[in-house]
Parts: sequence; C-alpha cells; structure tokens
Amino acid sequence: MINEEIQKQISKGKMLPLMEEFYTIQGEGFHTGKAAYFIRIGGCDVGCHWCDVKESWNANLHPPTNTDNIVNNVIKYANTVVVTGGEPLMWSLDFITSQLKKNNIRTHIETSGAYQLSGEWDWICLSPKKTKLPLEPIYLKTNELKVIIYNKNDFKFAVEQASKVSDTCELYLQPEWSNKEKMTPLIVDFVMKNPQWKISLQTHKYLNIP
Ligand SMILES: C[S@@+](CC[C@H](N)C(=O)[O-])C[C@H]1O[C@@H](n2cnc3c(N)ncnc32)[C@H](O)[C@@H]1O
Ligand SMILES: Nc1nc2[nH]cc(C(=O)O)c2c(=O)[nH]1
Ligand code: SF4
Ligand SMILES: [Mg+2]
Repeated sequence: MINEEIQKQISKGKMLPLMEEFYTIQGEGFHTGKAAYFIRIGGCDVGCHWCDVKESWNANLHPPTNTDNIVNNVIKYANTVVVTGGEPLMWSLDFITSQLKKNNIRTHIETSGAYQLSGEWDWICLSPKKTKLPLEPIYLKTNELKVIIYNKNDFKFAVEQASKVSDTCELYLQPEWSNKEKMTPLIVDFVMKNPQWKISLQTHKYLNIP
C-alpha cells in the first residue's frame, strides 16, 4: 500500500511510478531515428491484448519516483524526452513537463489519449485504441496519429480516427509486431493507394535496442 504522503505527491505529479528510463533512438513514427531519453511510467488499463509492454500495466509494481530526479537524469543525457508507459496520461504530467521546459528539453508523449491531457508538449503521438477511445480534446492537439494494424478491420478504424485530427497531423499505420508478416503487405498496399498515410515500423526491435 502506498502511504498517504506519497499518494499526495503522485497526485501533484511530484512523484511518478517509474518503470524504466533509457537513452535510445526513437524507433517509431515521425521522429524515427532521432536520439531521445525515454521515461516509461507504469499503469495502464486500456488492455490491448497484443501490448508489447504488459509488465507496465500494474502501477503498484513500479516505485513512486521523485520527478525532480527523473528530470535530472534526462538533462544529463538528451535534449529530447519521450514520455511513454503504460498510459502516461493516467498521471498528472504538468509538473514534469514544466521542469523539462525550464531546462529547454523538447517534450514528446506517446499516448492512447484515453485519459485527460496534461503537460506541455512539443509533440503528441496519439495511438488510439478501440477498447478505450481517446477523449475528444486531444485530437486537434495531436501532431502524429499512429494506428496499430493487427487485422483488416483496423484500416477502417484508422480512417475514422484520421477524420478527427487536424489537417496538419502526420498519419501513420504501424503493423502489430506479432502479426507483421501478415499485415505489412496490406499496409504497403493501403499506403500506396492512400498516400496521405505513411508506414511506421518498430525499427528499435530490428536494431535490438530498447
Ligand atoms: C506501449 S505503448 C505506451 C503508450 C500508450 N499506452 C499508447 O498505447 O500509445 C507505445 C506505443 O507502442 C505501440 N505498441 C504497443 N504494442 C505494440 C505491438 N505489439 N506492435 C506494434 N505497436 C505496439 C502502441 O500502440 C503505442 O503507439
Ligand atoms: N526505441 C524505442 N522507440 C519507441 N517509440 C515508442 C516506444 C514506446 O514504447 O512508447 C518506443 C520504445 O519502447 N523504444
Ligand atoms: S494503451 Fe498502450 S500501454 Fe496500454 S495496453 Fe495498449 S499499447 Fe499497452
Ligand atoms: Mg515500445
């Protein structure tokens, strides 16, 4: 059980249940290939059956960590941070991003959008899920829509979701990793017919880096 004081710090975003932090190369989407410091915050109840980081789901398994310490680590390594999870928007991210911005760090987030948007972001990557749809206000703030393609029905979902984002939003289809042999050829075909979309591969998995 987390004690009351820690709970209070978490609710203010002064502590966050940190699963892991690592300096790597952004493997997916628009910023693929760029160095960035990743912060993975525990906790998610969206329940994607193919999620590649199910160990993140139970927030209680990840120690409440002082946000200031996380920020100090970021500054040592990088000028760009990617906040991911788990579902990072389950937590208040206003404090961490205000500290990051004070240090001129570029702030990126990977989110399903299923919880209220907090934080100040230079780049929002929205990866919507059918099981818990994004809340409306995030769509027009999204810089990059990244829909995971696990089966054929996901193309229709992708088109529906794209109708909600701004005209300048980058559109990506990313094959679900375990079904990529089957779905990648269909994505290639779709993108050639619908060139406003691009394909995103999980390049870090090919590179064997985190
Ligand atoms: C692990 S999630 C964490 C952030 C947030 N919960 C979300 O889903 O956007 C990070 C990214 O990985 C994607 N992802 C997770 N499992 C995947 C898989 N098996 N194949 C391809 N992409 C996957 C998600 O859709 C998301 O874009
Ligand atoms: N290298 C690398 N790039 C990523 N882009 C999004 C990731 C995520 O899990 O949110 C991820 C990740 O886990 N590793
Ligand atoms: S929303 Fe993200 S972290 Fe949560 S289960 Fe789906 S892919 Fe995994
Ligand atoms: Mg990942």
